[in-house]
Formats: sequence, C-alpha cells, structure tokens
Amino acid sequence: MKIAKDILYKVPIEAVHGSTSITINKIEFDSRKIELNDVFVAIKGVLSDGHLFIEKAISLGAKLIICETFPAVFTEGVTYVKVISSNAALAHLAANYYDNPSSKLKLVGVTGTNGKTTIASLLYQLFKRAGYKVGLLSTVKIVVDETIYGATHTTPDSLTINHYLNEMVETGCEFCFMEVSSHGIHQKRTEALCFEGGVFTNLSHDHLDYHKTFAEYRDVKKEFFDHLPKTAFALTNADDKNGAIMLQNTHARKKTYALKSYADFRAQILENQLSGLLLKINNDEVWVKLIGSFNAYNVLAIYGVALELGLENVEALRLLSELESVSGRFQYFISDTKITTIIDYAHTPDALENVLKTIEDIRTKNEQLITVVGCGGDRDKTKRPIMANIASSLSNTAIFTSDNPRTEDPQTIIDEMEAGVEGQNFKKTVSILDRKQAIKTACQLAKPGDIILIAGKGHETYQEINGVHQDFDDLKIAKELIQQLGK
Ligand SMILES: CC(=O)N[C@H]1[C@@H](OP(=O)(O)OP(=O)(O)OC[C@H]2O[C@@H](n3ccc(=O)[nH]c3=O)[C@H](O)[C@@H]2O)O[C@H](CO)[C@@H](O)[C@@H]1O[C@H](C)C(=O)N[C@@H](C)C(=O)N[C@H](CCC(=O)O)C(=O)O
Ligand SMILES: Nc1ncnc2c1ncn2[C@@H]1O[C@H](COP(=O)(O)OP(=O)(O)OP(=O)(O)O)[C@@H](O)[C@H]1O
Ligand SMILES: N[C@H](CCC[C@H](N)C(=O)O)C(=O)O
Ligand SMILES: [Mg+2]
Repeated sequence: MKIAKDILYKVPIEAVHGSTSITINKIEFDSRKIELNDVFVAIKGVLSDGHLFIEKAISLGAKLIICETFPAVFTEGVTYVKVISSNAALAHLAANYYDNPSSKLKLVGVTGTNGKTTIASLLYQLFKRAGYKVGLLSTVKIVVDETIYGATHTTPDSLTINHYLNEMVETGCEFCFMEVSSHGIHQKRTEALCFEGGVFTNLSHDHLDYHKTFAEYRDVKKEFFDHLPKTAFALTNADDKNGAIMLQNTHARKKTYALKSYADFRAQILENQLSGLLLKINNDEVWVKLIGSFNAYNVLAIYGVALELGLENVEALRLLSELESVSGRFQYFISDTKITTIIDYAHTPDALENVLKTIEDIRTKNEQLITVVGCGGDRDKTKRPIMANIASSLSNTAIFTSDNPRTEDPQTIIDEMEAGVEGQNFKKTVSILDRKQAIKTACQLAKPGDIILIAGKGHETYQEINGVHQDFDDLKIAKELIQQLGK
C-alpha cells in the first residue's frame, strides 16, 4: 500500500481535485486492468484516448485519476490530478511506486537505429562473465540475472521497466543494460530513470511512419542524451554524422568511439573473416568471435562502456574475446556441403546493406550469395523499395518474400518492394509469397560453398499474419530444409 502524495513526487502537476492522502493499491494505464483503489493514468494514444475510459476505470474501483484534462463532472470519493503530460506522470509514478530502483543499480541505456540489441545483450554477457549479477531489457528478452522473461517491446512501458528494475535490485543485480527506442523516448517511457550512462550507435532510415521526418526522429534520440545527469557518461559514435549532435546539449561526461575519426576509444580492423574479427583497440590487439565490420563498432562501444563502468583494460579485453554472438544477429551454420546459411535481423535498409557488405568482404568471388528478404506490414512503407534495391544489387539472387505481413496484403508489400529494383537487377530477383517456400528455393539454388542470407526476422520464432502469431523460426526451418535436401 502506498500513499497517493508519495507516488506523485516530482510529477509536474497543474491542478488537484480531492485528497492526495489516500492509500492506493497499484497503477494502471489500461482501464481494463483496474482493481479496487488503483490509480488510473489516462493517456492520449495513437489509436484511442485513455481519457474516454476514466468512467470505466472508476466503475472498476479506481480512486486516483491522472489526466491531462479534467472530466466535465467529478465522481465523489475519487481524486483527480491534472498533469501536463500523462506519459511523463506515469514514468514518475512508476519509479516512485517501486522506490526508484534505477538509482540502486548502474543503468546504461543504448539508443540508435541499429546495434542496440547487440550492444545491450553483449554488455549483459560481458558483465556476467566478469562475475556480477546483471539485468537486461531488450527486444529479444528481459533478463533478471538468470531468470528470463519474454519481451513485447524494445523499450517497455515505464511500469514494466520499473517492475523489472525492482526485481533486479531485489535479486542483487549491480548493473542493468537496456535498449532505448525512439518510441520509448517519445512516449517518455524512460523519463524518470536514473542512468549511469548512455550509448549512441548510429542513425539511419527507420520508423518514419511514426516520426514523420528524419529530423524529428534524430531530435527524439537526442532528447535521451539531453536528459542524462552530470554524473553519467554519454558515449557516442564519432564516425556517424549525427554522433556529435547527440551530445550537443548533454550535461553528461562526453566520450567518443570511432574507427575512422579521432576518438577516446579507437579501433582498427586488422582481419575480418567468417570466424571473427581481429581488432586493434587503442594500442591492444584483440580477437573477437563476432563477424562483420559493423560489429567492430559494437565491440568498441562495449569496450568503452566497460571502461567507463570501471573495468580494468586487460580484463575488458579478455572478456571481449570470450563474447558469443547474439541470437538472430549474424547467426550462421555451415552444412555438410559447405553452404553457409546466415540468419540476421536486418530489417532496415542500412542494416541490410551492412550485412550484405559484410558478406561481400568475407567471401571469395566463386561463391554465390542468395538473399531471402521481406518487409513487415503495418510499418514504415518507404523502406520497402529501398531494401529490395539493396538486396538485388548486392546479391547474386534476391528472393523477395513475406516478413510479418500483420494486417496488410503480403503480395502488396512484395509489389512495393519490387518497385525499387533497378532494371539491370530484375533478372536476379524472384518473388515467393510463402516464406518457407522462399527459404526452400534458396536452399535448392545453393551449390556447395554458396552463402544464403535470410534477413529480417532474426530471433523471431513466429510469423504474424492478421493478428495471429504462427510458429516460424528462420534458423530452425533453414536447418531442416538443408538437411532434407541433403545439401
Ligand atoms: C505506436 C505505439 O508505440 N503504441 C504504443 C502505445 O499504444 P497506443 O498509443 O496505440 O495506445 P492506444 O491503443 O491508442 O490507447 C491509448 C490509451 O488508452 C488506454 N485504453 C485503451 C482501451 C481501453 O479499453 N482502455 C484503455 O484504458 C490504453 O491502455 C492506452 O493507455 O502505448 C502502449 C503502452 O505503452 C504500447 O504498448 C504501444 O505499443 C505498440 C503495441 C507498438 O507496437 N509499439 C511499437 C511501434 C514500439 O513501441 N516499438 C519500439 C521499438 C521500435 C524499434 O526501435 O524497433 C519499442 O520500443 O518496442
Ligand atoms: N552497429 C551497427 N551498425 C549497423 N548495423 C548493425 C549494427 N549492429 C547490428 N547491425 C545490424 O542491424 C541488425 C539489428 O541489430 P540489433 O538487433 O542489434 O539492432 P537494434 O538497434 O536492437 O534493432 P531494433 O530497433 O529492431 O531493436 C543486425 O541484425 C545487424 O544486421
Ligand atoms: N522493432 C522492429 C521490428 C521489425 C521486425 C520485422 N521482422 C518486422 O516485423 O517488420 C519494428 O517494430 O519495426
Ligand atoms: Mg533491438
């Protein structure tokens, strides 16, 4: 049981109607979950407006209503608090409700278009290997030291974040690494958290359905760094043209990493093979099992964070060399006939181009590259033709197929992809609606030594079609087909 006024601490309040000395049960922002004596936070969403459900919440027992506009009539015995932003209020309420768990461990947020899951997951792995209890909030999963929970978002809502942070504190975790998505920042899911550090990876085309312009998308990411405290570090990629912009107005300790520019943490790629990368980080050589030049950036960012959090240089380098790849991020297997199949979550033009260029760097001319790729439905449509163009120009064969069509017609998505293919590349492409058939065709086409890239779904174990999640695992299916076909 908590007292209303205690959990309202730091919430920017405009007006109050009723008493804030009441005891409350728990906080909800979905009226359907309200129980007796709960707080209902009314949020103006994308699809509907929580303010329309205030009456419903009260009928289910809500005693404290947090809203941006007062209703026309007040209900007796219910307290109403008018706030400037319900999202921001929710963030503070959630942090207060769980006694500010983010201030009781070292929390590091990773933001940027690509690399968040990789960096956050590998930091989790590295600090576990260093002997600490650690937490992780990522697209793939939520981990409280060794207990794994499913993830629904890259950055969950603030109630969920604080719930798990609290569990981490209770379990004795000293560190937590979390992904900070642009939706998360925009919806203030991370607003009341106390960060020890922030990392910027890179910025490229994504989510322009939600953010409308690239500048708006960039500024939302920057907001995360604007809000970091003086005591935190802000580590940015100096090779990315938006890297410096991110730190323009931050109060945090500014640190940079780069392969091409001057930076606090510098690396050089000495070798880049299918078995890993040999890097020279500052003055030390280290062999890591991760593949592809983009992973040199990820490794360098991880190294920077490890040092900023107090690990010794030698220990950080040793731990880097032990890291294992993250599920669905350049995950691969080699068949009996030496066909290499790579599963990668690349679902943006930039990520796809990176993965294809990485394969280009490590393959010899004799091997054919067959790419299977689709684009998700109900998401940014403008990336479809661009991704198809990239796949068809950088592969010997590109097979366009369905990703998660969601509520869209999968054939329409493929048509929109095909529109981006340049004339001279058209003969290298084929469209197969059914993802399993598309993967099967790639396996049939592949000759010994060839490379198959299956892009877009990475770790996902389902395909979402019209609201239904059907079992689908790219890695499992590819392994089965390769075996069935005796490849
Ligand atoms: C577009 C978007 O970000 N939507 C998020 C948003 O929901 P919304 O604004 O659509 O909510 P809404 O349905 O309009 O409802 C408004 C309010 O009314 C409430 N309501 C609604 C109905 C009712 O009967 N009673 C009631 O109280 C709802 O609980 C809500 O508080 O707030 C919800 C609660 O936090 C989120 O779950 C939801 O994420 C949806 C499911 C989603 O798909 N989000 C994706 C796009 C997302 O956030 N992705 C990023 C990663 C992107 C990336 O970098 O790859 C992420 O961090 O996961
Ligand atoms: N530093 C990087 N630069 C460019 N591309 C990268 C980088 N790291 C990973 N990628 C590519 O982007 C894909 C997605 O990587 P990852 O899941 O780590 O990113 P993310 O930022 O968490 O993405 P999401 O927003 O979807 O959660 C990977 O599968 C890989 O192809
Ligand atoms: N976090 C990403 C996931 C996309 C994954 C891809 N498989 C798809 O379904 O579009 C997003 O919400 O845009
Ligand atoms: Mg992610």
